[in-house]
Amino acid sequence: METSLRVIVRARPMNAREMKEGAARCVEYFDATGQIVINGASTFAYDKVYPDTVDQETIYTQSAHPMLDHVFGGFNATILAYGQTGSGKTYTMGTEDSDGTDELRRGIIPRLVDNLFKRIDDSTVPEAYKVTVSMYEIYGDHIYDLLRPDKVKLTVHGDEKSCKIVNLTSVPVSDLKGALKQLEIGCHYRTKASTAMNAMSSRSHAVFTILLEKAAVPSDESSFAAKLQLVDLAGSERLKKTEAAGHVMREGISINGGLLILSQVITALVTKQSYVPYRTSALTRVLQDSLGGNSYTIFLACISPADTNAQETLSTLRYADRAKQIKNKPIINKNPKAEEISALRAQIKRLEKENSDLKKGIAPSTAAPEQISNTVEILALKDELIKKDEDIRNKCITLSDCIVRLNAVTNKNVRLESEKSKLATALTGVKQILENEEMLEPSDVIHLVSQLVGSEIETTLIGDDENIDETQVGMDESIYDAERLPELQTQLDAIEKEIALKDANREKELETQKEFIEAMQQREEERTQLAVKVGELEGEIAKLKNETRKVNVASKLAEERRQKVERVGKTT
Ligand SMILES: Nc1ncnc2c1ncn2[C@@H]1O[C@H](COP(=O)(O)OP(=O)(O)OP(=O)(O)O)[C@@H](O)[C@H]1O
Repeated sequence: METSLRVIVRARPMNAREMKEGAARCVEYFDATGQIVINGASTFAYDKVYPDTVDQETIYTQSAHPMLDHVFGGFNATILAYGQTGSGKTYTMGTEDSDGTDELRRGIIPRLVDNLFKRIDDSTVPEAYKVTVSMYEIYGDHIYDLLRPDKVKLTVHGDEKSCKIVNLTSVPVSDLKGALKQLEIGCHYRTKASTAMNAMSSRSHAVFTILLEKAAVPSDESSFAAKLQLVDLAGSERLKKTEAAGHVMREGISINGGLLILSQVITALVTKQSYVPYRTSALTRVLQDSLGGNSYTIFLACISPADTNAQETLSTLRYADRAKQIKNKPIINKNPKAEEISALRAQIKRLEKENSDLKKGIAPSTAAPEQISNTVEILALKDELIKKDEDIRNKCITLSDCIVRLNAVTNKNVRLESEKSKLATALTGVKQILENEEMLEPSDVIHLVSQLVGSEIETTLIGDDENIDETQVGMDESIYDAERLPELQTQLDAIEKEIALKDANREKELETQKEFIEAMQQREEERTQLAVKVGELEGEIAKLKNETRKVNVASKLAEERRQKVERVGKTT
């Protein structure tokens, strides 16, 4: 499983001194499980264990090469070699004072650089990449620029979260040869001394940094600036064994002191202490990102297999065992300026598309999800409105029918009332006749009464019925009954109420629609303003780019001038 911090152990073959001492092998390797047993007693497990028979190529391919995937993915990466003096750190890393062309001896750095450039050349956008290298050493807790002949002392700026080495020389390189030239210069200036344990012992911690920058190009909008740090630590040493004296002895003390602080940082990280003493030494400050920070890291522990060094090897294995528990949190290092430009470009593209869509009178196809949902909402509201209109129309028809029926009933009622009073008058007349003409025959009475009322009432009733078109209003005879008037009135009231309610709802809907249209108009205005702003920003970015270009030209000229002076100095 891929983890952000891997610990690997490499044993070098026994050297002449150890063989001369008659040393025996004190370590056993279990390649399949990544285990190593020392003195037949203590067992440690790591991500990978390389016995002393494994060559440079294998170590590079299996462990270092995958780091390029991280770097090309925009992540920081670190390979950190740790171990006792003479255990093979410099040999493995390739920070030897050589041009890195010996195929068999070639260490991790020359191989990484070689493959980095191959990968750039094989990419679809080689022109988008820029590589710069720098190299410095930490000696006696001071940082020295190794790419300058005067080995100027540098300072570190930064806080708890990140740090930067001020004025560190960074050299742009375009190929393996150019990069190895810088590595050779740096290794040449690195502080070394001869001790009883190593004829060419490194007396400082060396850091070779490759910065890979990718710019956004039309065919590939991604951009990043990833740092690959290759650290060859000075070896821990027992002063008695190195037989160091005077100046070299003081160096040894300082190296051990620096490594002790590194050990304290590791302990603080794995025991999850709230305070990690990164700032206590220059070494831990520059390694802040690599240990517990934003980087994929390989902790490479180098050991001697000889029992004469068993104590130092056990100490290294313990150190590596603790480092195993550090958790890093790598994140992609996006180039903020390039990111901003590509985001603005995308925004302009979207706005242009939206504008052209709007000109065509269609909802923009690139509309934001919110706008899409609003458009769908409008269509649904329109549908509902049409249905409600239809509903209201039908109700109006029913209402007008009811009004017609009501009018007819009212008219009939009026007539009935008038007939009723006529009948009452007629009956009064009949009563008077009967009182006055007691002797009349019944047939005469009937005749008299029919003369007074009969035919008139009949005619009136027939006339009322003829005024109503029954087929048109669709009702039977009983509807004309005056007794149904209150019922019809109630019906009418209900219908009127319903219409009033529908009207109110419709008003509300229209109001909502109005608000929505206003919001859309406002948004459109905002969009126009944004487009203007984007235009302004584009202008500013162009200005900035222009300025950056000028600065680059100036610094290039300064660099050329410096190199010229240097060359003149050398020739004189
Ligand atoms: N795997 C190996 N195969 C062959 N030779 C090796 C191997 N590892 C180391 N050596 C040799 O052992 C010697 C010491 O190695 P190196 O200088 O790399 O040790 P170191 O850990 O960097 O020591 P120091 O901390 O003192 O600088 C060198 O001569 C180197 O060539």
